[in-house]
Amino acid sequence: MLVFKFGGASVKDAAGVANLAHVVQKYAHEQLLIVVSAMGKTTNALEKLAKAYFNHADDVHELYEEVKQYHYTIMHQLFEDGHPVFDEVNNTFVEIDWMLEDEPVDTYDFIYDQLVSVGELLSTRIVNAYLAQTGLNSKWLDVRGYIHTDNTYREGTVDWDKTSANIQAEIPGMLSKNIVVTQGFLGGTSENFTTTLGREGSDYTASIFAACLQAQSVTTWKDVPGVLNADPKIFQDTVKFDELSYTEAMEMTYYGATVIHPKTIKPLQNAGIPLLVKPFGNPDAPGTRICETANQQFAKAIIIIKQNQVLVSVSSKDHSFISENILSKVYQLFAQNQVKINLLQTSALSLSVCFDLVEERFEKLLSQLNQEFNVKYNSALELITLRHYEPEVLKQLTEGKKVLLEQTSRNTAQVVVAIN
Ligand SMILES: Nc1ncnc2c1ncn2[C@@H]1O[C@H](COP(=O)(O)OP(=O)(O)O)[C@@H](O)[C@H]1O
Ligand SMILES: N[C@@H](CC(=O)OP(=O)(O)O)C(=O)O
Repeated sequence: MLVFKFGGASVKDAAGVANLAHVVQKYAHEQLLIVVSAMGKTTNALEKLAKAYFNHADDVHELYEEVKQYHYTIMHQLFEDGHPVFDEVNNTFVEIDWMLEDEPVDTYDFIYDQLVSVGELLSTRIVNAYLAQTGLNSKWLDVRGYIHTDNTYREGTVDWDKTSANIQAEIPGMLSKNIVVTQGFLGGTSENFTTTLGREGSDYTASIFAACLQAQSVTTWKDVPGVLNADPKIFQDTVKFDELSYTEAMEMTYYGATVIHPKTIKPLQNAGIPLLVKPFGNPDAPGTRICETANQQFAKAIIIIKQNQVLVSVSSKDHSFISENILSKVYQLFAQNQVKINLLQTSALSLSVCFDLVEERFEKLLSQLNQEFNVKYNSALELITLRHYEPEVLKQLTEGKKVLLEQTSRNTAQVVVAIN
């Protein structure tokens, strides 16, 4: 059996959904499980809605209407009036209607997951109905009953034992009769609340299903020809990798290459399942094959740019050296606030930590750090990572920029720069 993942870019409009069906038709003779993300930028729109609702903002209704209209416009282009999918989608919206009528009493992360998850519930209803309309035998599956997580809202940790038991008990039977269409990015707790697996987590969902079902491969359909040496939205003259090892792909995603979610590769490597990254606009093209023994060449350096970075410098209030105790305390505060460290450097008297800015978490972290340490910080920074690089490339990339921190090893260089 095969696992396919279609991301937001592939289903951003009615033509995208029709193209998805065209790709799936080519593989209709296979057992197929299809993981779908929210359409286009719906997750961003729902994030805004969650924030507005939580903060009692005036534009809650307006933001919600935009999400509704976007989906109804696509549906009117794909289905005749009166198609049953309209009822399914209306019912999905009713759940939000109820929630928005009440005062926000729960934590922001909990509210976020209950609202933002609707993007994938909607997209899969639409994709499933469209596949059926084109004559494919497809079945909608609520992933929350299969991918089981703890209740760390916005970053659910998967309970692999329960998840694999759930998936193995029921999914093979379904796949022998139907194409299964399900939501990426979502999970469910034992109390039946919805969790999300972290932004861009649908690739990870595909990998969870593949690992539990011992799939032949996972294909993630993207708006790029495959994995390139750099993001083509930022750099020209990029080159595509035909093959890439699991290890190199994991390194790339760890450092922030957004083409694949960082958690995706490990379960596939453990199960020996290849990951294919292919262009949804040209389904017969080979794309990139990520596997154990890859014939990989680094004709050009791999470049990864992470924007919206913060660099915090921590020193002790009594001017003592940076000790193991201080390190451990700082790590603890980062972990408690779910802030992932991208780069860390120590000197005798201070500790510099670079991480992604997530406003709600940063403010809390900063106030806790301030209670115990002297803290300075710079924001709106960029973290540039190079792999398999020549010093000349690093020089070109940092030219005219203020370098705040630099760390190099034989294979990897990382610099934090201020954007002018
Ligand atoms: N090294 C890279 N190779 C290819 N694409 C990259 C790379 N780094 C970043 N990207 C970006 O990843 C995007 C595709 O991934 P993503 O947005 O997650 O797709 P989707 O959400 O549709 O699954 C591309 O449009 C590209 O801008
Ligand atoms: N919709 C979620 C999950 C996801 O993976 O999306 P995409 O596949 O479009 O990156 C997000 O935007 O975070």
